[in-house]
Amino acid sequence: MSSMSPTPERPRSSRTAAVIPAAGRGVRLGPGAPKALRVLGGTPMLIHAVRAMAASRAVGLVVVVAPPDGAPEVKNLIDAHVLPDHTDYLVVPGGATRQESVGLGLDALPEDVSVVLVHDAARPLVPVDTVDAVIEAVRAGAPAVVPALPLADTVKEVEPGPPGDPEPVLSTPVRSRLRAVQTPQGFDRDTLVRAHAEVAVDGEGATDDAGMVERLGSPVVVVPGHAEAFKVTRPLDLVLAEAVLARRRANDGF
Ligand SMILES: Nc1ccn([C@@H]2O[C@H](COP(=O)(O)OP(=O)(O)OP(=O)(O)O)[C@@H](O)[C@H]2O)c(=O)n1
Ligand SMILES: C[C@](O)(CO)[C@H](O)COP(=O)(O)O
Repeated sequence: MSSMSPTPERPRSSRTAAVIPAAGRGVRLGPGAPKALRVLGGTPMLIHAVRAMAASRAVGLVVVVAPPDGAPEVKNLIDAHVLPDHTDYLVVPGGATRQESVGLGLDALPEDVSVVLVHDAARPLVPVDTVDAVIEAVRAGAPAVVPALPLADTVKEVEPGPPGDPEPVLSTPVRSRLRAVQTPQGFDRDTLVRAHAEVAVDGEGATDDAGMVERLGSPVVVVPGHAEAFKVTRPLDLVLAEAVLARRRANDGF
C-alpha cells in the first residue's frame, strides 16, 4: 500500500482504478460526522469501502474523494489502516454534489488508467465477486456496466407535491423490467470522462454515472448486483450493515 501525489504520470501499462466519492454529509443518516467517516463494526465506513475495492486483484489504484475540507484527515485515516500491497491510493477534496465529486476524482487519475470504477463510500459491504464481475464486463468491451437487482416493491410514478400531501399516480411501470442500481459502476475511462465533460445535468445533478453515459447515447449494460451492496442511507441501513458485518465476522471466526 502506498500513497501518491495527484499528478499524471506517463503510461506504463493499463490499470483499473476505483474512484470513491466520499464527500457527502449523510443528512438522511442524521446528525454526526460525515457519513463516510461514521463507524461500522469499529471501522470507518470509508475504510470498508476502500478495502472492498482493494480486495479485487484487478484494482491497482483507489482515488478517495474526501469532504472538501477533510482531505488531510481522510489521508491520515487511510494511512492508519492496512491495504493490500497491490493498491495505491490518492485522496482529493470533493465538491458540492456527487457528480462534482466524481468529476474531481476523474481529474486526478494518472494517464495509465483505462478502466474506472465509481463506488459509493456509502456501499461499504459490496462483495469482491460483484466488483470483479463489473471489471470483467468492462474489459470484455462494454463501455459502461452497472450492477443491479430486481425490485421487491411495486413502483409508481407520481406527480410530486408538497411533502405529506397525497400525490396523484401517473403510471405503474412493469416491475419485471426495472432494476435497482448499485455501485461499483464500471466504465471505459474515455467514455466516462466524456460523459462528465459533455452531459449537462440540471438541478441536483445526475444520480448515477451510468445515467450520464446513457445521455451520451453510449450503451450501458447491467450485471447481477448483490444484496449486501446496499447503500447506507438511513439509520435502519446502519443496523442492517452492522448485522451483515457481525455475520461475516462470525463466519470468518474472528
Ligand atoms: N457532494 C457529494 C455528495 C455525495 N457524495 C458521495 O456520494 C455517495 C452517495 O451519496 P449519498 O448516499 O446520497 O450520500 P450523502 O450525500 O452523504 O447522503 P445525504 O444525501 O443523505 O446527505 C456517498 O458515498 C457520498 O459520500 C460525494 O462524494 N459528494
Ligand atoms: C449511484 C447510486 O448509488 C446508484 O443507486 C445512487 O444513485 C446514489 O444516490 P444518492 O442519492 O447520491 O445516494
